[in-house]
Amino acid sequence: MPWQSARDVARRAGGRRLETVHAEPAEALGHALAEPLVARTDLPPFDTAAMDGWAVAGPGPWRLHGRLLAGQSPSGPLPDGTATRIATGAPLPAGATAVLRREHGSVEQRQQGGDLLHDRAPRAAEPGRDVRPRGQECRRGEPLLPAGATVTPAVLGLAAAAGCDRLAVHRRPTVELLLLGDELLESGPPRDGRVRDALGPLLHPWLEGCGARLIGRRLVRDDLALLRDALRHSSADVVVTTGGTAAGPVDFLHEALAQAGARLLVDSVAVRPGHPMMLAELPPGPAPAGSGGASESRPAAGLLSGPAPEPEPGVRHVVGLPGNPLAAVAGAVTLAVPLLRALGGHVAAAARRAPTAGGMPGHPGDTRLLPVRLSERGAEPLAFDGPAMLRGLALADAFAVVPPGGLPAGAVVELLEVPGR
Ligand SMILES: Nc1nc2c(c(=O)[nH]1)N[C@H]1C(S)=C(S)[C@@H](COP(=O)(O)OP(=O)(O)OC[C@H]3O[C@@H](n4cnc5c(N)ncnc54)[C@H](O)[C@@H]3O)O[C@H]1N2
Ligand code: MOO
Repeated sequence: MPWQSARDVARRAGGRRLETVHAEPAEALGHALAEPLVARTDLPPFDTAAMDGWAVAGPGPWRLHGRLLAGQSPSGPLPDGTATRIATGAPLPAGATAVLRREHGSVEQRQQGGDLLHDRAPRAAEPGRDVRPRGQECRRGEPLLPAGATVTPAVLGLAAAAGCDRLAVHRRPTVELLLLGDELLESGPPRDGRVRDALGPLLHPWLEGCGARLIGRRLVRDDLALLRDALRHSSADVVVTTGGTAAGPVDFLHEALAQAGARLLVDSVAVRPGHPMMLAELPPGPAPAGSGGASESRPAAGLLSGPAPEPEPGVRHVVGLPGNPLAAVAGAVTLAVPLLRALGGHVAAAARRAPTAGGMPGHPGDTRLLPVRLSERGAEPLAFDGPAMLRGLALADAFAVVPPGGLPAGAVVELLEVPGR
């Protein structure tokens, strides 16, 4: 299957989107909005002093009295020809026409009639100067962000400013990570023909950063029945496996999927590295133990919002990533990331592109995913980009998507995210 088609299949496989939950803001981080974020207030909620100084009414000079701090309410209107000390963020009293900055005013102390404030600003005061008018940023009821937007720290700040205490978001897809291979070690240097598992440490935080919730991560021995049962009994929305995709004597993934009743959606992709990658649909699995049938991986009545949708059939997916580490990352960026983002309700990010700083070698028939560094000259391929290597990737800003046949210097190349960037 061509590389672009494989990505589209993965995105469409996640098209059913997971149900809506109403989450506390801190819990909503990394989820996608299930409904537009709507302002619960005008912003600013009142005419606000934008500078420290004096709120003034009408043209100066002004008779001075009182002061207003942020968080206080004005005690009454400001009569024409008067001014009051005011702090940045304080609500402007009715009748105030502008704010005069502290550094632009001078106070004349008088024996009688109270102190007098003079305007020493370089330019004449116009009404509204240094005032943030009510509703400048938004009006109450106005949509601020569309459904599908990812909840970032900036979104949490905006939601708080706009008075929202709970956010309607899609549930995060749950993921179980199965790392296949008797040769894998979890600590210490490689020894006795065995190697360290590089993919658990890489995929776990990366997939969580893509909006997934990891509910399990373990090494699985090269044993067909063990793998088949792990697939059958997983309660995750998406099982991500590594290794066992090819045709070696203990590469059991195809057979285990067949025995678990899976339907293959993608079986090998015309891309280097990573071509043995796979995507499959699994029949509904068991509800997780102790959940009484309702869990975060199945729609739970208490968590649904609005009219209850049809019960989800509980379709699960398996993403089979090749064992070679860079091939696995290429598989994840092609299949796992689009699937997880779609299931979590995130809108697809706009394509990123850059000029090529030099020629980019291609494969004669397949797309190539090359780890690149981005400089002011454009995208530059990094050394150590072999399928079993992570050294180039660790320095990379992006993957360049090099079409069959390669690209000359100065061409425009599509970029994909690499883990953590
Ligand atoms: N006869 C063929 N052999 C191979 C083909 C092919 O088309 N015909 N394709 C090659 C390509 S391309 C790749 S990629 C690999 C994919 O192999 P598997 O998905 O079956 O993976 P394994 O055989 O289990 O392992 C391959 C390699 O990766 C190492 N590995 C596995 N898991 C990890 C891990 N978690 N961390 C670090 N390294 C890992 C493993 O030790 C092997 O060295 O197949 C080629 N062969
Ligand atoms: O998927 Mo393999 O990486 O092309 O070695």
